[in-house]
Order: sequence, then structure tokens, then C-alpha cells
Amino acid sequence: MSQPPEPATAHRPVLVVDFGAQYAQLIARRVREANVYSEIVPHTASVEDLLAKDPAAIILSGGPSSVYATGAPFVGPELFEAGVPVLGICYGFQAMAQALGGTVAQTGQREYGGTAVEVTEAGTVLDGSPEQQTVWMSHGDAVHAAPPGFEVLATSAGSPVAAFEDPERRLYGVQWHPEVKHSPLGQKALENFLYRGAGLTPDWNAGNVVAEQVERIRAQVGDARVICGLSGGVDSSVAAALVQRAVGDQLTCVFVDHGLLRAGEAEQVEQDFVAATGVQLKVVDARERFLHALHGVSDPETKRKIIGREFIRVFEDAAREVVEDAGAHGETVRFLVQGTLYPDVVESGGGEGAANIKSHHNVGGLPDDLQFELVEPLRTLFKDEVRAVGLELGVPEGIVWRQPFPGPGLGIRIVGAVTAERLETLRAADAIAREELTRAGLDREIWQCPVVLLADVRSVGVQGDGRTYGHPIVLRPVSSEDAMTADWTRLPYDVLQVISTRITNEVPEVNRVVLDVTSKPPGTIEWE
Ligand SMILES: Nc1ncnc2c1ncn2[C@@H]1O[C@H](COP(=O)(O)OP(=O)(O)OP(=O)(O)O)[C@@H](O)[C@H]1O
Ligand SMILES: O=c1[nH]c(=O)c2[nH+]cn([C@@H]3O[C@H](COP(=O)(O)O)[C@@H](O)[C@H]3O)c2[nH]1
Ligand SMILES: NC(=O)CC[C@H](N)C(=O)O
Ligand SMILES: [Mg+2]
Repeated sequence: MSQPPEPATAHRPVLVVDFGAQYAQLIARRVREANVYSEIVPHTASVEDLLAKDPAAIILSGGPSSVYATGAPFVGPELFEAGVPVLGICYGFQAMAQALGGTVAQTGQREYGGTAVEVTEAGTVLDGSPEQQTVWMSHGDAVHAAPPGFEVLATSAGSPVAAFEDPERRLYGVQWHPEVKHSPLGQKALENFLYRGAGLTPDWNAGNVVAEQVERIRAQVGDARVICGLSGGVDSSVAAALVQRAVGDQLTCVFVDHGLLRAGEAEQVEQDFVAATGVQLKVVDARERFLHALHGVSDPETKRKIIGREFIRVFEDAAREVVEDAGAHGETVRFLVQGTLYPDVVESGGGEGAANIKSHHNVGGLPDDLQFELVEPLRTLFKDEVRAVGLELGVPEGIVWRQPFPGPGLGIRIVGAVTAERLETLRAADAIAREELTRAGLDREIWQCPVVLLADVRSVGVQGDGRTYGHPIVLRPVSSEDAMTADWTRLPYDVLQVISTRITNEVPEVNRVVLDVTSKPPGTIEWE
């Protein structure tokens, strides 16, 4: 199976080397918020691998290890000799200190949370910082002596050296976490590093993502025919709009009705996207096929793999039809466009040596014998960035602000095996929840609200003076910035009450509605 060439942008990346940090993702986001392109790489990448990406700068993240422990991730001193500006954060700061001849030891005074630091010398990174400031710390080790050539910029009670720099070699480090909002001057420190330390220009934005991707798609596709899996969701709509801008009517979009959709979804794609863009659309009714393939399967990963595989088989059939329709016998469609985003890649464990949390159907769920070459212009972007690109392209706001809905659809919202009856039940409950949330004006406030049917669970109820033994429905409203982390949304009680009453009244198989009050982590957004 072939992947698009990396990196997906003409901008030289700022590489965030992930030492197992809680916040590697956040660091990359903050760099992008500073209008500088950034990517995450695992700490297992060699210095050679890192330099092969031609980085504009490197940021070493925090991590759970102690630099002096055996087997701790290690940074070779040669990284600091390559002339690339480097910022070390927490573990990365300690690793830099150790590699260059400073000393790192356990302090016995751990610092967690808001911590006072004294800035003795602002230097480059702390320029604009007051002498006393509060930063967010999370460490038990500390740099006791800075390496030769470095100037100490700050100290705290538990960190004799809390920040240092060697502007000659363009090497910088802070013990705290500038990437978290609890470090009020954190973004400023990151920007000082990027703009002044590394001399970068803040010129990465939605506008040039469009220009770069259009050029890149043209180079990849040439004058070949392309199909795009279009769900009507934000990601595939923006991906399709980009490809349409790049290669016009070489593109045919394929909407798969796999029977795992919510009420009214198929119609919406036609109404909104096709009407707005005039794109060529093929709608495939694959309901029987998916239901058959999922028969009796309740394991979430197996479901995801089956759905991923069936999607591709449907795309293959559709591709043949596109060729037939065009009267181009003998030709094949080589390219498949997908609206894959960065979090899909990271969560599928396909990205940065991260654990496989779940196989997103469009990444980890793809079959091994995939014949298409993938075109994934959004593969390195977060959702809010995709929305900005969508607005830039003139994709209708109703689509740009649509809440995410996973490709495997209701299939991963039925805990238990998928059947036509269970889908009917869930579809009815979901339609009620969505209607009431919209009525209450809460659509923009919540990121998404999965409605989940616990098909393998039953509980006793009393309805109309009779005993019922029905299934629970779970409401999972979440707030999020990019789906990598999320909190449960505090919905007004009266809205919850209306939803609960309506679902239990109107959906016969359901006699209980429960609210999921789990953040991510530890829960994921979807139940499977
Ligand atoms: N029903 C479908 N028909 C065709 N392609 C689909 C369908 N559902 C998902 N896909 C493909 O899988 C990709 C990933 O799905 P995903 O749900 O992450 O994105 P989306 O639906 O485009 O946007 P959103 O995250 O807003 O729902 C889509 O971008 C699209 O290419
Ligand atoms: O297209 C998709 N294919 C998938 O297989 C898939 N799994 C989860 N999601 C969506 O991704 C975001 C994060 O979800 P989780 O917290 O459940 O991992 C949430 O927005 C989920 O709805 C998927 N989208
Ligand atoms: N957050 C971190 O990077 C911690 C680094 C190291 N594990 C310490 O405790 O000091
Ligand atoms: Mg979707």
C-alpha cells in the first residue's frame, strides 16, 4: 500500500521530539498557533532521521523518565552540533543539559503545578517576562549545573537551573511547560524561541495550506482520475474541495450508505455539498453488504477492521463504475482521496510510535491489499485547522461547523453485535437527542454527542404499570479542541430531561437513559 510522500507541506517543519510526554500534541499545536508548521516525531528517531526532515527547529518534549536512569531515552550530543535551533522542555531540557556536560539529579523537592520562578536574566526565550512569574511545573529531577557555555536565566525553589540558553549555538531550555495554558507567559516563550531564537517567520496559515496542497495534489495525481470518499462531514468535504480545486472534474466523490448512518444523512450530502460545489457524486447503497459482513461481530477492533475493509471494497467497485460511466474501458482509478486528519493517524498508532488506541477505519482499518494510492491532504492537520482551510476554500459554513461523525458510524455505537433492529433503535434515539440539542442552541457548544446503545445490557423498568426489560441509551456529550483530549459537557438538566423523557417514551426498546461523565483520558469519545 502506498502512502503520500511526507512531509505534506512545503514549509520546513519544527519537529517536536516526543519523549512520552503528556503534552507533545499540545506543543505542536502551540507552535502552529504561532503560525509555524510543526510535526511530532518519536524519540526513537535517530539524529539522522530528524535531520533528514530538514527541520527549521527542534523542540524536545517532556517525558516520564529520568535522564540518569538506565534505558532512559537519550539525546546524542551530535543533535546539538547540527546548527539547528533546539528548545528543551522539562525532560528535553534535562536531556540537553546532560548531553552537553551539565548535571541533572533528583532534587528531593518535586514541583507539580503552579510554581514561582525568579527570572535572573531574560535572554532570548524569556524576553518580556517579569522577574517573578508563575509557571506550570511537573518534575522531580532538576538541572543542578548548566553545561559550559550556557547562561542560567531562571531559578525556582526546586530547580537551581530552571531555564538556560546558549544563543551562539541557538540552544535553549526551560524546566517548566510553556505549552500549557497554566503557564501564562508560555506562548510568549515559545514564540520567542521560534521567531527570535530560531529566526522563523510566522507564515503558515490556512491560505498557504490551500496553495501548497493544491500544488502537491496536482503533482501527485497528474491527469489521472480520482475518487474521494465523501461522508458529508467536515474532513472529507474539505479534502474534496481541495482536490476539486486542484484537478477539477477528474474527481468523482463516492458516498457510501453503509446502513450505519444517522437519520437523514444521505440526503444531506446531496443537498449541502453537491449543491454548493457541483462536484460529481456517486451514491452507493451498501447497506446489505455491511450488515452481512458485521453479522455476529461484537469485538470493537474486529468491527473497525471489517468496516475499513468493506469501505475499500465498495470504493473499488465504485472506481470501476466511474471508469465505465466515462466510457474509458481498460483504465483504472489509481487515487483515493480520504479526509484523514492527524489525530486519526496518531490514535491508530500509525504516527509517532504511539499506542494503538483504536483503529480508525480510514487508517488502521485499511486492508493490506489496498490497490489505491492515497491522497490525504489533511493528514497532518487538526480539526480546527481543517475548518479554517474549509472557510478559506468557501466550503459552506453549515458543513464547516458540522459536528464530527465517525466513518464506522452507528456500528461502533452499538455495544454488542450490529443488527438491523438495533440500528433502528439507535437511529431513533440519536435523532431525538440531536433534535433537542439543536433546539436548545447547543450545537456549537458541544464538540459532538455520541448516542450509544448498550445492546448487550438490559435493565428492569416500569412503563404503563408493566414491567419492561429494555436497553440503556448513553448520552456522551463532549467538549474538545481537537478530539485528542475532551471533557464531558455540562448540559443543562432541563435539556437532558427532555431528551430522556422523549427517548424512553418514543423508542420502545429503551427504558433507561444515562449520561457519560468521563473525560478523555481516561475514556475515549466513542465507546468502541
Ligand atoms: N459514508 C461514507 N462514505 C464515503 N466515505 C466516507 C464515509 N464515511 C467516512 N468516509 C471517509 O472516511 C474519512 C474519515 O471519516 P471521518 O468521519 O473522520 O471524516 P469526515 O466524515 O469527513 O468528517 P467528520 O470528522 O467531520 O465526520 C472521510 O474523510 C471519508 O473520506
Ligand atoms: O472517521 C472516523 N473513523 C473512525 O474509525 C473513528 N473512530 C473515532 N472517530 C472520531 O474521532 C474522534 C476521537 O474519537 P475517540 O476519542 O473515540 O478516539 C471522535 O470525533 C470520533 O467520533 C472516528 N472517525
Ligand atoms: N515532565 C517531565 O518531563 C518530567 C521529567 C522527569 N521525569 C522529572 O521528573 O523531572
Ligand atoms: Mg465523519
